[in-house]
Amino acid sequence: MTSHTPADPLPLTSSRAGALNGRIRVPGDKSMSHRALMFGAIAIGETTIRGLLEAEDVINTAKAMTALGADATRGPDGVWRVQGVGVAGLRSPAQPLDFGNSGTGVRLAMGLMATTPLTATCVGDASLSKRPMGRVTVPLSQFGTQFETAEGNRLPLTLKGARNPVPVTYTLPVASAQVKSAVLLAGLNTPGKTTVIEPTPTRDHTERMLKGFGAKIAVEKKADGNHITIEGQHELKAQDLDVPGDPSSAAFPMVAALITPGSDIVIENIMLNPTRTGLIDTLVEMGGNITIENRRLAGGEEVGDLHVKHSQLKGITVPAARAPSMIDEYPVLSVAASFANGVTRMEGLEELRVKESDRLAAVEAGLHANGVTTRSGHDWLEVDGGGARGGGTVVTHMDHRIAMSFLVMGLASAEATKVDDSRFIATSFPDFTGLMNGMGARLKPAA
Ligand SMILES: O=C(O)C1=C[C@@H](OP(=O)(O)O)[C@@H](O)[C@H](O)C1
Ligand SMILES: C=C(OP(=O)(O)O)C(=O)O
Repeated sequence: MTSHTPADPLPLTSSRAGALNGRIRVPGDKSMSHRALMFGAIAIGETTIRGLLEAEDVINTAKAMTALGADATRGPDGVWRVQGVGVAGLRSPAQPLDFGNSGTGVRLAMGLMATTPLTATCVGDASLSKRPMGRVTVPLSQFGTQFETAEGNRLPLTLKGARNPVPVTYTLPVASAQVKSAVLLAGLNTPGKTTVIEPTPTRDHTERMLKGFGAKIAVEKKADGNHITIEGQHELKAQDLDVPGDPSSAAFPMVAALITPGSDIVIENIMLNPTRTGLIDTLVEMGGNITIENRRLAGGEEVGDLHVKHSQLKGITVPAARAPSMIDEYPVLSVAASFANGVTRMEGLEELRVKESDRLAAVEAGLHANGVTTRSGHDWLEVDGGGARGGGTVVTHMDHRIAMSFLVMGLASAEATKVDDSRFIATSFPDFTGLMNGMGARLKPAA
């Protein structure tokens, strides 16, 4: 959290609403925003970024880039400018880098710093300090990077970048775009070729955006997955970037409109990269009335406007293969499932256990508190539909997506829902409450 964040929890309630209406825009994509700042930091020249997500996770990345010597500032025109220092130009920060609540921020920055001879300490909040960093320190150590970590490969950690890095070929043991990106970024300042083999495709913003910055990167589709190869020690060229709306943020008004009778909304300018659209596919398969209008290309990504109308959903089985393309959307899908006819089964959910909270456990507890029946295993969840009673208080565990999901539930449940703390919504979607209430929702501070 930042110095502006209130010190005490901010509970919020969400009461049954009438139809939601309006044309809205959600903030810029979080994954692209982190990357735009980081790649701008090591390019040659000034990178400009329009539509950057100005939320705590991304602001912490901007501060980290400035502390590493690449000034990242917001102009009075709302455009961010990053003065890049070159692929070998980052320097040791004077203070520990605080990544707050953000797994993407810290893991990608570790890769960015790994092959430059600097020393940096990385810290985060209580949630981030519980999350596994071994998935990144193990492959980065192969380049010659050294780490001192807290017990169990957690934060805080101190990284000593490799002076003479050696290139690495690494097969991802988990489907994680953060791990893939950390290894590729370490490859940028390493002589020779660094290859990541990705058995299951994950979001590919790093590959696309690095190509735009002029990196020597190639992706080959092979029988054992994507082979992504970076040839290191070539400079990147500063870019002018436009960040489209975040599909993971659009997920909340989208589900809100589907479950609230009479609703008819348009969410404009949403990024539709196919590695991110699993939730849209799933909701359409459940009977959701979602149409994509005005499809176009912007800044190397497909974008479009989502027209969403209230729909009676039906339960389906969501296959494990779809999980990487909707990994952050399962909490809000679980809320949609509680209003469907029949049972929704979600498989391949093991990564939910290591997000800002154990999201599988947090979702189940929130559903139970609001009268919804579920069954689960280590990596699966079944939600019984038929509508939520509401009336429960949800423990959010410092997790923005848990908070927003259960505020969406309250729009259509018989009784209001309450979340114990809404402060962490600011990590990804600062004006969530204003935007939802502007469409007709009734979110307010709990008495
Ligand atoms: O690379 C990224 O920008 C992200 C990757 C995903 O994490 P994992 O790589 O850990 O699955 C996702 O959950 C996160 O919100 C953003
Ligand atoms: C998992 C998330 O983010 P991160 O890993 O960057 O903390 C998220 O935003 O849902």
